[in-house]
Amino acid sequence: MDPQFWLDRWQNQEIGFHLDGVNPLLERHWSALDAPAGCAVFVPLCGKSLDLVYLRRLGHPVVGVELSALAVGQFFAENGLEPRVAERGPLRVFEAGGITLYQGDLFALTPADLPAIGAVYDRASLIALPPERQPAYAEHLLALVAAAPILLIALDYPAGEMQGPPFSTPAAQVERLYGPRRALAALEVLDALADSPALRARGLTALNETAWRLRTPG
Ligand SMILES: C[S@@+](CC[C@H](N)C(=O)[O-])C[C@H]1O[C@@H](n2cnc3c(N)ncnc32)[C@H](O)[C@@H]1O
Repeated sequence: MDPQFWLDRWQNQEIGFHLDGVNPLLERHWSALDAPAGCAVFVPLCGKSLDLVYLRRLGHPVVGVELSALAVGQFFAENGLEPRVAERGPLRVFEAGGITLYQGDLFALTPADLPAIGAVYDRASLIALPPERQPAYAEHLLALVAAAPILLIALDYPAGEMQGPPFSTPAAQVERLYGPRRALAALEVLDALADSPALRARGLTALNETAWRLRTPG
């Protein structure tokens, strides 16, 4: 996606993807990753998700990356946090209370910017990118997080019913992207159509939301 697309979405507060609470799939399935106590958790394309706060409350230092300065500003303001701000190359870094958010492009982030990552949480991040960009995203993510397990929350819907984002990312695509490097397990598949009036209005007749565990084999 053109970065301007997302910057405009935040500017116009067209952020239907943002949840007012913690994602129930995160609450139900985080433990399936067996993330070591106190390990750093990476949250790519994090928006101003309250899931960041949930993961911090579990005792994890949390590191996110988000393109929109508005989103980052709203995250800290809405959670009553006053971040320290620093520049790091093309990225700006905000930190408060054990939550570090890089503001800028995920693809500008390097492993040297991150602590050792013990686990990853991806909700509505992979699926924010068109299928042709997803291989580069998956490759870059794996380079950033080494062997860390990933909780991936993805959507899929009948091909052609709607233009993304969100982009339909069915099991076969998750398998193509991560299968060669991770053991995949679908932990739960939800029928998400009833709870997605905006996507129904865009033409969807079916919508699944799947929580995937992606773990390094062995
Ligand atoms: C669909 S939203 C999901 C946000 C968050 N994961 C959540 O669950 O609310 C996708 C987010 O990715 C951000 N984004 C898109 N492309 C990005 C990039 N290349 N680097 C960093 N953030 C990006 C957008 O600004 C947007 O906030």
